[in-house]
Amino acid sequence: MPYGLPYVARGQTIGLLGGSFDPPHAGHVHLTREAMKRFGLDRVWWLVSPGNPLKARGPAALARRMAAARAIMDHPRVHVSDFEAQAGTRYTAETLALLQKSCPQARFVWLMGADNLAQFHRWRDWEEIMARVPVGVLARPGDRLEARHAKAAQVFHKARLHPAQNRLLSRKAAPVWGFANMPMRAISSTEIRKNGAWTTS
Ligand SMILES: Nc1ncnc2c1ncn2[C@@H]1O[C@H](COP(=O)(O)OP(=O)(O)OP(=O)(O)O)[C@@H](O)[C@H]1O
Ligand SMILES: O=C(O)c1ccc[n+]([C@@H]2O[C@H](COP(=O)([O-])O)[C@@H](O)[C@H]2O)c1
Repeated sequence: MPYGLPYVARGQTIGLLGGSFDPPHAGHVHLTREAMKRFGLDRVWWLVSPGNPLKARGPAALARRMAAARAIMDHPRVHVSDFEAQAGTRYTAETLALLQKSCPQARFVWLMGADNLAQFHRWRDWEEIMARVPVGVLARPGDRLEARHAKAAQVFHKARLHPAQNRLLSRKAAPVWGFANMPMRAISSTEIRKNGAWTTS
């Protein structure tokens, strides 16, 4: 497979969790396990970003974040990838376009925490992202209410799945999105960096 991607069987459902992972933490692991269960996914790929286009601060070196991600997310159905660095993409819309071209047999779902849904309408070509793949949003501590009022949630309110149908998300035609409330994990990379447990240099 190109870009070091793992073998993908026809029709396999793959959740994509893009992130800075600066550093990766138990919240990412929890979201990944919950997403597989709640959205009925065969696999999840972590896409460790070269750098979030909306964040001014550069993250720690990619190799270090990749190694930390692989160490914490040890699961046979999860693959940690530096696809964006290898492919030279930075914006999610272009990453998805290239992934779909590279793995036409896969059924991709974009995953994110509810905090990212609140900002989603600021992403480049965000409506194209909605048109390309189903989107699975998982509640993050403190973000449930804000997510409900997110512009993307309002614009696409008709495309939201009834929670009882969340497990079918990957089988639905985009635009479609699901929102899953999960038991909370109040942890973030920002907090870990503040505690001095991870430095970016
Ligand atoms: N505790 C958590 N619960 C649910 N989702 C989370 C949690 N932490 C991160 N996520 C989600 O994981 C994805 C990648 O997050 P990211 O790597 O930016 O971590 P972060 O902790 O949000 O970092 P930072 O604090 O630097 O913004 C995002 O979609 C984010 O919403
Ligand atoms: O494409 C965009 O415009 C865009 C803007 C902000 C964030 N993203 C993506 O969202 C994912 C989460 O980013 P982060 O930094 O919050 O972990 C990561 O894959 C980023 O590349 C994408």
